[in-house]
Amino acid sequence: MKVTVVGAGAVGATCADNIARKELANELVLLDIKEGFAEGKAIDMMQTATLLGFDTKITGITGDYSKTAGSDVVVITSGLPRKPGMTREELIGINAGIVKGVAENILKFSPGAIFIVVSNPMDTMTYLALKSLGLPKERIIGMGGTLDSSRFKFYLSQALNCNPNDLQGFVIGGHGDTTMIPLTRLATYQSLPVSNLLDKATLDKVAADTMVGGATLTGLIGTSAWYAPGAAGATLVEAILRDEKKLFTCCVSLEGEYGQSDICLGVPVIIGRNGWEKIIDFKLTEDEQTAFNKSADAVRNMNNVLAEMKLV
Ligand SMILES: NC(=O)C1=CN([C@@H]2O[C@H](COP(=O)(O)OP(=O)(O)OC[C@H]3O[C@@H](n4cnc5c(N)ncnc54)[C@H](O)[C@@H]3O)[C@@H](O)[C@H]2O)C=CC1
Ligand SMILES: O=C([O-])CC(=O)C(=O)O
Repeated sequence: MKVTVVGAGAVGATCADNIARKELANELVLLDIKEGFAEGKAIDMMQTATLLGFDTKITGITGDYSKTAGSDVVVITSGLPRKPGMTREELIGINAGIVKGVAENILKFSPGAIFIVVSNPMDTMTYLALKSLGLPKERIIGMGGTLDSSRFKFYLSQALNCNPNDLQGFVIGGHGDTTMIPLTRLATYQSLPVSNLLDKATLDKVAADTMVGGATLTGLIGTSAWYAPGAAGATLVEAILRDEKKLFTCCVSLEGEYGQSDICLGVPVIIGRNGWEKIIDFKLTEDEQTAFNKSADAVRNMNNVLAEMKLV
């Protein structure tokens, strides 16, 4: 199997590191535009191979897409991260051009690839990839809800003082500070609804903390997070290459599901060797559906900017 990660920065390198450690691919290409940067990161990672005992061959490349040829999965992390005080949406002006160019270059050499889009604003970048590439919708996956759901379980575990691995919880909707929807009603602690264990005020705080999880880390670190984002990207690569048929929230093209069309938004999907294989209907309450529709409106406004930029 061959995987390419575009963008050898914080998220891309962490994603590649996780892919190599888990030996998800025998060939892993890390590509960046900055001269020598991906080469350096790849050599550094290869120098951990005998320490960690993995067999993946990692190659760093500056800009030469021919070296990515025949990739089964491509993870796009190229683009600017936000700084404290910014929203993800403010990145659209620079990142949209980068993501479109990268995606089109990748397609030339890997027509069969499954694309995982990470760059922000992710929901709109996923829509851009869908529209620019003209590939079957199942092969375009935006990574956001997988990370947000992991953060949701982290905050729940803090409130419950429990092991996060004993928790189930999903965040759907957009991957934005105000657009994501932690589904507190459906979260469970080993099948027991967490609402049996936490009062409403605590659950509301968990949801609010989850929604600004990325902004909180950006404020603390000075740039946005990478360990959990990189791990989330690698987790999706694993689910695809190992045909796991696992359930994650991912940003995918909706054609009537969850009441929305002509948009890419976070919903629960089964991930396997064909990309996203099925959308699972969580049967939202009226309030949850209202929040989902509001989230869709906000993402659609951002998607409209792509037309203004003449990118779709
Ligand atoms: N969807 C999600 O859940 C998450 C998304 N992100 C987003 O991921 C992106 C990357 O974040 P970081 O890795 O922290 O940033 P970074 O600045 O550390 O790395 C970005 C890399 O992209 C490279 N790059 C820029 N233009 C390129 C091009 N045309 N071709 C190839 N490489 C190019 C840069 O040289 C840089 O090395 C940001 O847009 C960030 O907002 C970050 C975390 C989570
Ligand atoms: O917060 C950001 O800008 C990066 C991101 O998407 C996240 O960590 O969730």
